[in-house]
Amino acid sequence: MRGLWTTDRVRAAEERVMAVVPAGALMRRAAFGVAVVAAELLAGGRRVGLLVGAGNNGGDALWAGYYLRKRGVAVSAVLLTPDRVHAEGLAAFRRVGGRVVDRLADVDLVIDGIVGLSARGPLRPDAAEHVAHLDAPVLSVDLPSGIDPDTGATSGPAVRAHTTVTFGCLKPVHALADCGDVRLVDIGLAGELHGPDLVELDVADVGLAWPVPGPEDDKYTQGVTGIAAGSATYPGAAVLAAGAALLSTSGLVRYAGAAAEGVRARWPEAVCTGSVTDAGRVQAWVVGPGLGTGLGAEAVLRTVLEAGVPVCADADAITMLANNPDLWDARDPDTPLVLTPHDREYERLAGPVGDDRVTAARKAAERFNAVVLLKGHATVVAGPDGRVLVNRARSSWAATAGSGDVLSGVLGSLLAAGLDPVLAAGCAAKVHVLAAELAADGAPIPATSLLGAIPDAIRAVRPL
Ligand SMILES: NC(=O)C1=CN([C@@H]2O[C@H](COP(=O)(O)OP(=O)(O)OC[C@H]3O[C@@H](n4cnc5c(N)ncnc54)[C@H](OP(=O)(O)O)[C@@H]3O)[C@@H](O)[C@H]2O)[C@@H](O)CC1
Ligand SMILES: Nc1ncnc2c1ncn2[C@@H]1O[C@H](COP(=O)(O)OP(=O)(O)O)[C@@H](O)[C@H]1O
Ligand SMILES: [K+]
Repeated sequence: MRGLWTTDRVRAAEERVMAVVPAGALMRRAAFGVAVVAAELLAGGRRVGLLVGAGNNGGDALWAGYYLRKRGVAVSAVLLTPDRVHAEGLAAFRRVGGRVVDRLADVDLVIDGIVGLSARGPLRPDAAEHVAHLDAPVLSVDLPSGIDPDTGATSGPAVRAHTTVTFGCLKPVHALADCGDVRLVDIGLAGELHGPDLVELDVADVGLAWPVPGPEDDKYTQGVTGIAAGSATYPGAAVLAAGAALLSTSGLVRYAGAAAEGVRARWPEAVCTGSVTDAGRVQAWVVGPGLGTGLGAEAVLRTVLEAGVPVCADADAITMLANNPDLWDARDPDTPLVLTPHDREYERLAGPVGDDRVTAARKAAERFNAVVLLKGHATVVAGPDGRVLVNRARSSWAATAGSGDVLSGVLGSLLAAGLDPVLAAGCAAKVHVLAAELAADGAPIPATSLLGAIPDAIRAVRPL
């Protein structure tokens, strides 16, 4: 589990530490860390270029240049705002023979000290011009310049980092955007940082949480998953969601709906009926994928919400909740509800997602008193209690039709097994991403292949 802290929290912690350490000490610790990683990345190379912005991020780069010069590396620096440059850093850099140049040329590594925690918006045109002409790998100081530190959003030119060296703690950008290989340098903030704003689950967290049968278990004790999905028009959604539930946990899966025949044909082990009212007892429902939004579908959603068990509401269920707010009344507010919108479904529920996906997920979680899993390349899970988990995919192969139906089935089975709903959503997102990666292995895949890779993904996260 990795914690991530927003820039406000980082600055507050830095201020408290700076009050008790000598001036400049934090920056020199940070810069020394950058220089160590730069020396490692240089391998046989001998020439480093610095892109230096107006603030302390540029100061870090200049001090890193100073330490590299002392190791005999040739270092040149472009000062993007010569009238506003970290004066001590520049003096130290010059003292050891660092050169100030108009443009970087023939360097083996670039250190990006354009902007850090104070970044707003994309790279400014002059900085973008320098970045566009780089052909050496880039080591970013704190974060790749041009990406928003708190949202990970990029709305124009930005640095593409090979590696990012950050200080004290990880910030949201490191989980939400591509920062290359992220290295964390300890600058002594730990004692001043309390609970993180966001959390990224790691493979071990997911493996430990994943439900597996014990000696006392039978098919019922592990939680029965109910799938209320699919229709005559979209039977495939039911097959995918039911299959995902079957492959995610042992135990029993019930399917209820118009696609019973197709589900039974593909998954003989599923217990299938035509209607949710005669489905039998379940410990969680998945409702919505391929269900439609007509009156019959509304009745299904209402029955499921009234059942008093955790519900994962996806796809058409979200559209119905957005279109017909009366449906919310069917729900017992003390029973967990997980909503799994993509951006357009989110918009129907709560307006445009915007650049700040974490805030968007948080706001909807609070407003609907539900866990919200906002899908995308970076998936954000927000709980009504303020917890937020983030999970960025390392590939985009999951962006394929039916892939969300698979996610809902995985998530429903974890709810049925009794996992805390925020953890269930985080674990489902992680295994889904992993399954997509394993199945694709470098080539496009249909959602059926993603589904088929769920067992391998679970094996990959489970403890040995
Ligand atoms: N505090 C500490 O103890 C420690 C801090 N540390 C380091 O300090 C960094 C934070 O430094 P910081 O706050 O001085 O600002 P920083 O990020 O360098 O920005 C400078 C200026 O850039 C500009 N600018 C804004 N957006 C831009 C864009 N898109 N493209 C281009 N330019 C843009 C904007 O200037 P403006 O022109 O708007 O006035 C802004 O004021 C932090 O990331 C870490 O590296 C470490 O040393 C550890 C100890
Ligand atoms: N660019 C992307 N990179 C990685 N994963 C993505 C990307 N776009 C979408 N996904 C994932 O693919 C799934 C798509 O779900 P959804 O849009 O509901 O598809 P469908 O309705 O066709 O089943 C989600 O799990 C989402 O997180
Ligand atoms: K930077």
